[in-house]
Amino acid sequence: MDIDYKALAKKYGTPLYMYDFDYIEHRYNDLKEAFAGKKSLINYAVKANSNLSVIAHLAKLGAGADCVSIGEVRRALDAGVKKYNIIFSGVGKRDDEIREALEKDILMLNLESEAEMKRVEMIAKELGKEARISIRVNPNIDPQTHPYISTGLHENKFGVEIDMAKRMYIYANKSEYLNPVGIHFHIGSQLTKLDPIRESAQIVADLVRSLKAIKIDIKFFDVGGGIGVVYSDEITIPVRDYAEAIFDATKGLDVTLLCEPGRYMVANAGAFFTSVLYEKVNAGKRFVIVDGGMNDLIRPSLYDAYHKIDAVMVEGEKSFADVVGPVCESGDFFGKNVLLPPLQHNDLLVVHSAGAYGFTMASNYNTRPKPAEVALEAGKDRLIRRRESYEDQIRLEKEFLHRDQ
Ligand SMILES: Cc1ncc(COP(=O)(O)O)c(C=O)c1O
Ligand SMILES: N[C@@H](CCCC[NH3+])C(=O)O
Repeated sequence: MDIDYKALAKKYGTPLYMYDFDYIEHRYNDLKEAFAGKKSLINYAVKANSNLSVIAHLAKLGAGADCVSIGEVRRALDAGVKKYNIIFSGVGKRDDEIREALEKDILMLNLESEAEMKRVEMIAKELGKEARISIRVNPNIDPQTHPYISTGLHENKFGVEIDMAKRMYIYANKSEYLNPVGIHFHIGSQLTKLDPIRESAQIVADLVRSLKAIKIDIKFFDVGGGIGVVYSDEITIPVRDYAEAIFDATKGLDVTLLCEPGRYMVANAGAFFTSVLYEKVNAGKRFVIVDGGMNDLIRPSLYDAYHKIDAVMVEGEKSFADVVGPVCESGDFFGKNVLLPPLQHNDLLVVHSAGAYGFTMASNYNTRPKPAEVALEAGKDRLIRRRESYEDQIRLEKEFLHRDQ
């Protein structure tokens, strides 16, 4: 799709997030087709991009939601995701979150410790309900990704080891208030190698078989998210191979296959627009200073993540520059040594593949308002979140000002 970046920047201002909804649909359909012929559900990982309109767009296509807080569960329900298509994961669910999830009667709570299981049992008992649960298994497989986003090794805080999972299933199966319907693993994000996923799926499927042998029947086999995307020149996992690996691992099991892609659905559908404020050269080093900052898009600062940056409709001889924001941190950059033409005040830069973990990780650091978000669909653009104002930011503090006087 041809995107008129300049016109969008002019209409909505910068910094700005833009998401191509047609591309999101295309990604959803590709993955759905890869699972064709099997009982399956794609639970979009809301944490990647939790704008209500993005979730609603995927819900209309038939997606469920993978949530990591009760706030995300509420967003999914508000956006129109069916309650039986919602899963709630996370190592640290509070009592009030567990209670609300049980009251809202979502598909299942994905448990990450024995202590949590006991808490869920107690709350289900108080409510006189049976809690549908899955257990997140930590298969101790190296996903071969950035260490900050690896989750399937014993050194990571996520899930429980196989033996513990089995003990938990046996306990849950006997409990009046727990119904173990699912099993889950998620070994990391931005995965570009299939073997760690294949191996994990096999380990977890073997556990399902051993549970079946003791009459514990698992209905939902959840392979988590993690499918990597192209930011620069990565070779990613073809979704058909991904699905095949899961079919192979679960051969002979009568289960519904669930997956929880976040980044795969939205990363490449999104772009971040930022305008040039100034250029400067410090002792021979060129800096392009823009109006967006690490508070808007933190991935380069946090993970040293690469995002392709283009200057829109600017000609001239290119030279290397660091693209930096106005935030008072040396780590406030979008790109280092980026080849760019000479730039003027108000020239537009586009930071590509910013649809996942962009806005959702934005903050108000330096009292900077969060950017606006825009959707593009069938050639039309529309605002899906307005730019924050100063008033929005101080709303929860203002009433307390000067109360000490
Ligand atoms: C349990 C779980 N499911 C799904 C995801 C989504 O991951 P990704 O965006 O890499 O697909 C995550 C995040 O890593 C997660 O922790
Ligand atoms: N936020 C990370 C990924 C973490 C995924 C959630 N467990 C990123 O931007 O790549």
